This record gives sequence, C-alpha cells and structure tokens, in this order.
Amino acid sequence: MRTDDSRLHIAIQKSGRLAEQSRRLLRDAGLRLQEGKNALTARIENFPADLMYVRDDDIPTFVADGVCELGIVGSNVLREFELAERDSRYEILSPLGFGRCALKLAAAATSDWHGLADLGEARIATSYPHIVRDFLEQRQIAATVVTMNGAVELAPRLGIAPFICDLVSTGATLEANGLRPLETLFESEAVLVRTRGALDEARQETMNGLVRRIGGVLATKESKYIMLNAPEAALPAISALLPGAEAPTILPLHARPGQFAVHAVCQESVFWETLHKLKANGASAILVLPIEKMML
Ligand SMILES: Nc1ncnc2c1ncn2[C@@H]1O[C@H](COP(=O)(O)OP(=O)(O)OP(=O)(O)O)[C@@H](O)[C@H]1O
Ligand SMILES: O=P(O)(O)OC[C@H]1O[C@H](OP(=O)(O)OP(=O)(O)O)[C@H](O)[C@@H]1O
Ligand SMILES: [Mg+2]
Repeated sequence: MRTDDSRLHIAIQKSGRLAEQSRRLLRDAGLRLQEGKNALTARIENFPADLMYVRDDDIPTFVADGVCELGIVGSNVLREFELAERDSRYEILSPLGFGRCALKLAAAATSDWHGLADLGEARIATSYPHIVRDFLEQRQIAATVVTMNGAVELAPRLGIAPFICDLVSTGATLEANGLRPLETLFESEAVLVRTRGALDEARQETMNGLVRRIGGVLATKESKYIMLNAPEAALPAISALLPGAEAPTILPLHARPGQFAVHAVCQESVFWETLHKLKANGASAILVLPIEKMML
C-alpha cells in the first residue's frame, strides 16, 4: 500500500457517513483531491500526502500501526478499537465538528423503563460489543451482549434481543423501527487522529503544516468578522456583547468626534439576537463578514 516513504499517508472513509465531509475538510485545507470514487489510494498533487480510502473500522489499525500517519474517523470507532485491542498507539489531535452521533441503549417504544436496573440479565444487540460490555461491567450489570454487524434495529422485532445499542443522531431510524432511546453510552464525532510512532523530521513538518491548516479551517467555520460604529460611552457594553472576540480594534471615525469604529473577529456564531442587542446598545452600521482563511 505504501508508495513513497517521504509522503504523509492519510486514512479516510471510502464511502459512508464521514466520507464526503472528510474529503471536504481536506479540500478546504487546500489539498487538491482527485474526483473518482473507485480508487483505493490517491496521490495529492499539490501536497506531499497520499490518501487511503478504507472502511472506517480499519482506520484505527492503520493509524496505530503507523501505516497511515493521520486518519479521520469517528471517536466511537476509536473507542471500540481501544477496548477490543487494548491498543492506543494513536493520539486524537482534534474533534472535527461533523459525524456527531451518540451510542444509545434503546428498546421497544411500548416497553417500560425505570432505569438500568431493568436490564437484569437481558440480551443487548450491538455492533459495539466492547463499549457496551465496558459500560455494563463498570455498573456491575449482568446483561448479555449479542454482536451484530448491521441492521441492529431489527433485533427486537426478530426476537434476537429486547434491547439494542446503536448510533443515533436524529432518532428517525429508532422511531421507524418502533424503538425509543433509554440511555446514552458514548457521545461521538469525527476526529483527526495521528499515530503515536515517531516520524522523521520532514514528515513531522508536513503533518504540522496540515494540522495547522485544518485548525484554521475549523476556526473559520464559526468565525465572522464584525464591523460596527458606536459612540464612546457604548464601547464597553458593545465589546462585552461580541461573541468570542478577544481584543476588538477600536478606531476613531474621521470628522465624527466621540464616534468609533469597532472591528473584531468573533470566534463563535453571531446570531441575529446578538445584532439586535448591539443595536440596542448604540451600535450602528453593523456588518458581519465571512472569513475565508485563518491561521492562528
Ligand atoms: N446517523 C449518524 N449521524 C452522524 N454520524 C453518524 C451517524 N451514524 C454514524 N455516524 C458516524 O459515522 C461513522 C461512519 O458511519 P457509517 O454508517 O458510514 O459506517 P459503516 O457502515 O461502518 O461504514 P464502512 O463501510 O466504512 O465500514 C460512524 O462510525 C459514526 O462515527
Ligand atoms: O438517528 P438517525 O439520524 O436515524 O441515524 C441513525 C442511523 O445512522 C447510522 O446508520 P447509517 O444510516 O449510517 O447506515 P448503516 O447502518 O448502513 O451504517 C446508524 O447505524 C443508525 O442506523
Ligand atoms: Mg464500518
């Protein structure tokens, strides 16, 4: 699989829930990715890295073994791997803000549920046997885990197990199968993960550069540049209202004594409510601009 030892190898999901957003993140970080969905590897022309398109379950192994120095994978898959293999030769560098979901215990919507004591020795069907067993062991619950590789939501109807533990985001799949969530075992999102193995200097530099770019992409997602005018007396209240802005730039307005321009990078979402409050506190000519690139 390895093509050139001086290049970085990045494992991402080939197809599925994380595939498109993983590719988009790398594109936003300036990597020119080839289209074409069938390749298993892709050379990036404008950056010393190769992509490996794989099943998400294989990403922890590749990264832990150092076959790929970087990977993008759900933290649920990493956690299951860590518990199954007793191996954590990887390090999570950053959550990525997509692929958010939770591993939840669920049962028939019509069933009674008063709490975990109701599990008794019941069977629980799941694709995450190690996370579920770990959860049960920590609470000294004697329930039995039944491993299924897919279609876990069918287990209660098929008589395989009255309980399931599966990933949920909107809850639509549970509902469509007549189930309801009972407990959350693990909150997950896609993460950027690196091998713990030492890299040679050049490759480490390449990794640092890419990680910095990805940090910049994530920072710009929420960030906005705000410009407004305000009278001097309103400046403290207005500065306090700017979400996630550390040190606004304040400039006197030409030929308008006592009036100032306030410019700030807001690193949190700027909602309409905030704009109403700024206005109510004396701000005028408020502009909110997107930020295209940022390197912190
Ligand atoms: N409903 C969801 N909403 C958001 N993120 C999800 C959802 N379901 C799963 N995920 C996240 O996306 C990851 C990949 O999910 P997907 O269903 O594509 O996996 P898969 O079927 O195991 O794919 P593969 O073919 O790569 O093995 C999950 O491990 C989880 O981190
Ligand atoms: O709460 P919801 O928004 O309904 O999402 C939950 C569903 O999403 C995931 O499956 P996915 O759709 O990725 O397909 P898969 O089961 O084939 O992996 C998960 O396994 C659930 O079945
Ligand atoms: Mg998988």
